[in-house]
Amino acid sequence: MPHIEIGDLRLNYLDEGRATGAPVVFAHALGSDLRIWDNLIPLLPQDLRLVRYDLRGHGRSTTPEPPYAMGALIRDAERLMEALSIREAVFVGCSIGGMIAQGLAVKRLDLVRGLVLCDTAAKIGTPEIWQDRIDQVRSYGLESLADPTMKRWFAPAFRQGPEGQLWRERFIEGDPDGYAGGAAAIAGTDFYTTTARLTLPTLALVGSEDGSTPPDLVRETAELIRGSRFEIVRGAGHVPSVDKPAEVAALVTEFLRSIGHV
Ligand SMILES: O=C(O)CC1=CCC(=O)O1
Repeated sequence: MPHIEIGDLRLNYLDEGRATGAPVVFAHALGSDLRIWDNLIPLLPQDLRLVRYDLRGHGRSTTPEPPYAMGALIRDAERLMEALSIREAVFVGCSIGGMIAQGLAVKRLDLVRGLVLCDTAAKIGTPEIWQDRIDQVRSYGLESLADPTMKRWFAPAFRQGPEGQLWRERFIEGDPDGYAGGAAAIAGTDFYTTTARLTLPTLALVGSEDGSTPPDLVRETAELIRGSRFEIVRGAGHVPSVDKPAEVAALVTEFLRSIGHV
């Protein structure tokens, strides 16, 4: 797998579609990896350049010692895009990936010309909730978080089916330090003030069954960004690119067309 190196950190990525196409960069949710985009990528226009990566502590990227700061995760995205000569991308982020998207757009508008914010918010949960999860993963491992997490991620029918079960296994196979590090980054993030300054083209979408960042929370963040569009994906949970990829592909493609990115 291709990767870039930032000091001791190795970030794994995939660079697909047309190399000269307009770039779209994808950042995944906590406790997952770049495979959350597997179902979606083939349904998007293939004349785009489609770049996805594993966050630090996730997938095949390496795991620095936790905790992580949101600023470090944003810097990772910057370094990846610079290394791959990507500018003026549409940045698609799910959950913590959507927080990275918001922070990157505030910091580096030269890198980002549009946002797709999936199941994310300017602030997710409370520091206490995240500290409880960090304590739990440290004491009992990721398996102890798997069932409640899958309930937040997927509606019952999908969760009990083969793909839901596969994502439960993948979650457990993740790196507990990476999870704890990412959880600490979310705990320390409140982007209400900075996200409210954004004016770039933005599509915010959320699964109707999302148990982590429910529709009202995502709508509230969308309303901070002047001119943004908000959509609910019926039947989807916290990771709609996994359980409702066709619906997400249609929304994202229409958004990309509306801003002349494709
Ligand atoms: O609640 C969860 O486990 C899901 C989640 C919250 C932030 C994120 O990236 O994933």
